[in-house]
Amino acid sequence: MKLLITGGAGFIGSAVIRHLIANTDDHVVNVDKLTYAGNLEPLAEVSDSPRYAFERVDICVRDELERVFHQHQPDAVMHLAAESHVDRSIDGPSAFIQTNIVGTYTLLEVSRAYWNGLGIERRDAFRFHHISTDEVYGDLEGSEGLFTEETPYAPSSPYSASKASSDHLVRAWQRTYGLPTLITNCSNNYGPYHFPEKLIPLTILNALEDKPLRVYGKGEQVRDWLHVEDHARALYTVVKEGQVVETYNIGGHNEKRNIDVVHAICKLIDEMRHASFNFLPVCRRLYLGRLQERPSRLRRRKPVKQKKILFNYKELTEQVSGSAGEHRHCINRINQLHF
Ligand SMILES: Cc1cn([C@H]2C[C@H](O)[C@@H](COP(=O)(O)OP(=O)(O)O[C@H]3O[C@H](CO)[C@@H](O)[C@H](O)[C@H]3O)O2)c(=O)[nH]c1=O
Repeated sequence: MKLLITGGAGFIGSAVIRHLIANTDDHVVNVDKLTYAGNLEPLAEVSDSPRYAFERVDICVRDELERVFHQHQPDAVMHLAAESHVDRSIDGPSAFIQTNIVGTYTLLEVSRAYWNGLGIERRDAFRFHHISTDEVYGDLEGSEGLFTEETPYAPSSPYSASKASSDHLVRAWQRTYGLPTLITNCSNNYGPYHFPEKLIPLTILNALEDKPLRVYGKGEQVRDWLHVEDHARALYTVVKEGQVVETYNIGGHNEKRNIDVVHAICKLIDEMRHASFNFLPVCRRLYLGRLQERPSRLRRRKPVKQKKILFNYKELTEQVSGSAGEHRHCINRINQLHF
């Protein structure tokens, strides 16, 4: 099988490609524009593989996309290219509208034309897998309740509104043109090569560089944390075995308040430093309540894979995610990258 993966130089896309090359016989075409968040370093281990190809292409540029489809003849598309950072979308929504909405539209149109031109067998087997976010569901009140695949959309930031729009476009291309699509909505990813604008890597770097730690409000917002390698495996299962038209939520069943995540990181770094140096405890630099909440703040998000038992998720989760040990793993990897 040949998979065309958009956003393959991003945090989640690169984990998917590493997983595919290491654990399957599939071929991969990585289509990535290389924005500020794109990084080919996580792909160094696969770049020499005869099953891997890279195309530096913007998904908004139709001609270039058509050329890539024509040249590589993919059997499926996994669409991960997106502007993803909520704070950036508040400061400047334009790139989010362009990449997440116009880019998805362009990719859908090129995919549709390509799919229409395939022979019957390849046409039936073709998949367009759109990778999206639980941010489209908005907020959960209180500590009970879960998002399900049936939860109504209620996006609150320019970022989540742009992702919700892209989900709607994908569903419309399925309903209107019959394009065989699947959608997944995931919770907060963490793990190796996470870009240091998100809470976990930013906190790790600030702590290691003795900078103040930035926590919005009192840090009581809750997120569900999903290890990126669990997510990569789940995505592969969906593109291979998922039912066309379906939506699958992918979560880590690993809810934590931001402040608890930050404290866990501080504790680990203090322990690591204690072994070799005599630094002041990192926690002393945690100035709570100095930063305001985001205007589009979400108090609690927790997706659940409700009705579709597709893969043995618990087993994967136990293997690689969810524990403080993983934060240590994350720190080690970031250490390797930056120090
Ligand atoms: C960057 C930053 C974040 N925060 C808070 C805001 C949030 O409550 C929480 C996590 O923020 P972020 O790491 O930016 O992630 P969040 O806004 O939840 O969104 C992430 O998770 C989403 C999936 O749920 C993805 O769709 C987004 O692309 C991804 O960025 O930490 C801070 O307190 N301080 C910070 O400096």
